[in-house]
Amino acid sequence: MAYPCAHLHLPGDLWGRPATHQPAMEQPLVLIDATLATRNLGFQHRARQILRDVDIDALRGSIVGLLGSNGAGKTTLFDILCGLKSQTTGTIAREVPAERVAYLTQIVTIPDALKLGELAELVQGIAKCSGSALEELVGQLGPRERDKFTALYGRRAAGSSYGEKRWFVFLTLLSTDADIYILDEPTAGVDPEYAVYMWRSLETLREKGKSVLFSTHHVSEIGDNCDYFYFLKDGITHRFKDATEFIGLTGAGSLDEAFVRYVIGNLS
Ligand SMILES: Nc1ncnc2c1ncn2[C@@H]1O[C@H](COP(=O)(O)OP(=O)(O)OP(=O)(O)O)[C@@H](O)[C@H]1O
Repeated sequence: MAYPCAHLHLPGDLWGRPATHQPAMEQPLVLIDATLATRNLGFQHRARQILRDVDIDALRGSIVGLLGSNGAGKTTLFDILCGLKSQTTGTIAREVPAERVAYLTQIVTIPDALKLGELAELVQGIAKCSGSALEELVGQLGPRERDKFTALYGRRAAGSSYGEKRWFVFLTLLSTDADIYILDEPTAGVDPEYAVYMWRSLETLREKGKSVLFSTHHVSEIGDNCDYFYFLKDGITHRFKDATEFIGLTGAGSLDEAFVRYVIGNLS
């Protein structure tokens, strides 16, 4: 079962084996203005080198995007950053303990019989936070969103759509008092209205000085919502300051086209 919150995960290999891989050698990595950073991070699964050289910095008060093809290793990277897998090489530095990292996994399964409000209370209990943070977060939403949230709170998971559950779990996770939020495709399967609500809530986190690291296949979100982003290709990350730089590098006419050109190595 996938849980909505990192605090609920047990460290280990999600592929069914105990986490036996340990970093070959820890190099000291000093954080400057960042809450989370990696250097030369690699991950090998059996004979497959999935991550080779991942260098990322999640600056305080920033929303950082991660692009990459299907199977590029984004989820693997997030699992490592949250301590669910261990890197085989390289270094991670985190300003806060793993308990201060909230992780919205790609798949969240909620038992049908559970009311969404009960799920929120469960997460708050595990994360040791009160419900007032969620009330505050919901209070910042517009009246239409607040009404939707209130209706969902009393509804069973079985009677809620995928997008409704995704948004509800997203808000619940945001209301836990974390410092770093790692979101694996938060808006996948969510309609544009709920996605707009999500981005608004993430902006409030940025204003509070939190770090947000998210992956997406909606490349427009990179241009619209993040402060800078990384592209993960062949196990290596490249940093881009914005969509304009990315499009310029590829000589593409749009972000979607830039993505394809970058993936297939067709640069101008
Ligand atoms: N249980 C598993 N056993 C073996 N290999 C796996 C397993 N899960 C993932 N992989 C492999 O690890 C690689 C990275 O997978 P990962 O899920 O991290 O990619 P991703 O970038 O998140 O992909 P997507 O965008 O499709 O979600 C893929 O090549 C995948 O085949």
